[in-house]
Amino acid sequence: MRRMRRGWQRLLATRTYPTPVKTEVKGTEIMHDPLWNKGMAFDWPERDRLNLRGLIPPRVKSEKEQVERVLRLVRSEETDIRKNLILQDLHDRNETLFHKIVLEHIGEIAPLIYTPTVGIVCQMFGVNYRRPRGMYFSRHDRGLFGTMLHNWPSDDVKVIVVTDGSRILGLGDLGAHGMGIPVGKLALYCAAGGIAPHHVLPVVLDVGTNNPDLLASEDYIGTPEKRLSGDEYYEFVDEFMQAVEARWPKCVVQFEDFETPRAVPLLAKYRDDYRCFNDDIQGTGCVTLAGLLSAARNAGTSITDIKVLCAGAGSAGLGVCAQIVDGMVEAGMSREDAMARFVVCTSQGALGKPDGSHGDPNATRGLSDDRKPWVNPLVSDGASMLEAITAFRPTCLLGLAAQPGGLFTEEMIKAMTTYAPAPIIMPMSNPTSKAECTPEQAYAWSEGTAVVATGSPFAPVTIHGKTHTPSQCNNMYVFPGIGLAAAVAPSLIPRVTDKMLYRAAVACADAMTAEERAEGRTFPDLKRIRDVSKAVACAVIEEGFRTASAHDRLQSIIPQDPAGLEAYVEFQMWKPVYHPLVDPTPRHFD
Ligand SMILES: NC(=O)C1=CN([C@@H]2O[C@H](COP(=O)(O)OP(=O)(O)OC[C@H]3O[C@@H](n4cnc5c(N)ncnc54)[C@H](OP(=O)(O)O)[C@@H]3O)[C@@H](O)[C@H]2O)C=CC1
Ligand SMILES: CC(=O)C(=O)O
Ligand SMILES: [Mg+2]
Repeated sequence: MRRMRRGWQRLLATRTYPTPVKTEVKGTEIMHDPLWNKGMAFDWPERDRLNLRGLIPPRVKSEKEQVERVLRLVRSEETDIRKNLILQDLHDRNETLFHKIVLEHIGEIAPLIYTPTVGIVCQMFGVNYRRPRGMYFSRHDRGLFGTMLHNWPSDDVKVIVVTDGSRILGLGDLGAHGMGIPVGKLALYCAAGGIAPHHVLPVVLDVGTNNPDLLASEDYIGTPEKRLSGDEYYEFVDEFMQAVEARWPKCVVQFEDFETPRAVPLLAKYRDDYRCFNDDIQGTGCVTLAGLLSAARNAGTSITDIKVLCAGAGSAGLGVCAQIVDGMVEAGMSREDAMARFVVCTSQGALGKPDGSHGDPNATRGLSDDRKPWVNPLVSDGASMLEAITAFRPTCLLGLAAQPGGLFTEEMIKAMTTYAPAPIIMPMSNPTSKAECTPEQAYAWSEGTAVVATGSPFAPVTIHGKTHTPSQCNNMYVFPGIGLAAAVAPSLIPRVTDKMLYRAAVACADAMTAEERAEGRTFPDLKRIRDVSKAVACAVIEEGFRTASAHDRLQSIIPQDPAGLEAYVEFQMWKPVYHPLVDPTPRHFD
């Protein structure tokens, strides 16, 4: 007996399996909980001790076999929406396997769970509705938001992505069907940002919809009433923000796909009082600045050499321009000189000097306050994009206009090639149908000289025997890292500041490898998105340290040296792997 016990102790001392994660749930309850479920990968000790024997088919599958099976199934479907439904079902059954597949096959899977497929997912949300995910708040719940948040099972939500469904990608008002967007963004948070699934919450503020098709549809899942407006709308959002802060004081709230007239005032209202950011304004600004920093670095020039024509003066367009200006100011330029390097176009043409060539010279457009600073006297007000290109000679075209049919024409891009050796062409509107041009067009019209980055993913293009790989300029490269920073270092990041966004952009650009630069890319390979998220998070936390009070700095357990900080963030990142749920050694050894 004595010898046996010593043997057992020796075994324990040398055991190579990780410490089991303790679970209170067993039997059908654990099988049906997507946070714990392993499907057929529960091993025999787990099947025995968690009362699963007989409830699962006898074959035990490895994680690898499970991944391969799901991929076979996804690949056997013809349409992207069907592929998405298979992945959604998996997400609802087994979070670990779902995120493992997203992470390991991100190039293939991201377009199916995020842009562009998420656009059609939202458009068909009512028809395909199966199972709830996330929370909905409607006008009929007013006064109850705080109580409702206690219906959510996790006591530790660290990231919320919230939409009111009013501007879903470039597809307009999709009301409560916009839920597909927070769900897709948060899937990337988990897989690419390393936030554990039980720390995230997708939310729709169902303030109604003004989309007549949805109001008339039997399949619409939201309140079939017109959108709230005025004070009623803002009081609704106030109640939500206050309720979140009371329930999860350390949570970061990401505003997503609010239409511009709401997005801008909401950000202005909350950014100094809550841990929040607007992804379309700030995340997109940050990622585009990263792209331009990379493009300038690849060309051996400076960001201050770039001249931008931006198609679109919505929340994305102006958010991006403002962030690039910040980048130019950081590089030593005056704000005034930096702003003079931009021409912004709307559906009524360029914001320029009213010289009469496009109407009455005395009739200035009734510009909103956020547009007035962007009027550029070097172009005439209302000038077409081609006219603006001829007059202003931009070296970079940004597309954030959400129009169908391709706004960037052959004439425009050819005109740029007459003076720009490597014009930067960024058709960033989503989904693919709204892209301002395709990479194929940009490369063909520029004789292969363009540097191209798109909002939605596109395949490589071969022109004159040379293959060009367009980068994806999408806020997915930065929002997971910004949220990760707030989640792991909330006391250092009480607010998301402009300087943090600038630091995040630089970190994203710095994350490029020499090989990626040599290929002419402006963004890292998507396969490395977790490294990029980690680098972005570290940069944001470093900035948090810089601005934190001496007390908060001293109180923080987070290492301040770069290597220590990186190791800390890496350690905090959730990994989509199955943990053993029971000790696999025999229980009765005496
Ligand atoms: N790649 C990425 O990471 C991201 C991409 N986006 C994409 O950006 C797009 C725009 O979003 P958002 O700013 O919120 O949308 P808005 O609808 O608020 O803004 C669109 C802007 O485009 C302008 N516009 C319309 N037609 C033209 C035209 N023919 N020429 C020039 N400008 C035109 C509009 O002008 P007017 O004011 O006169 O109506 C408006 O200023 C969406 O497709 C979205 O998917 C957004 C966030 C991130
Ligand atoms: C990518 C994104 O956030 C958008 O298109 O709205
Ligand atoms: Mg968005």
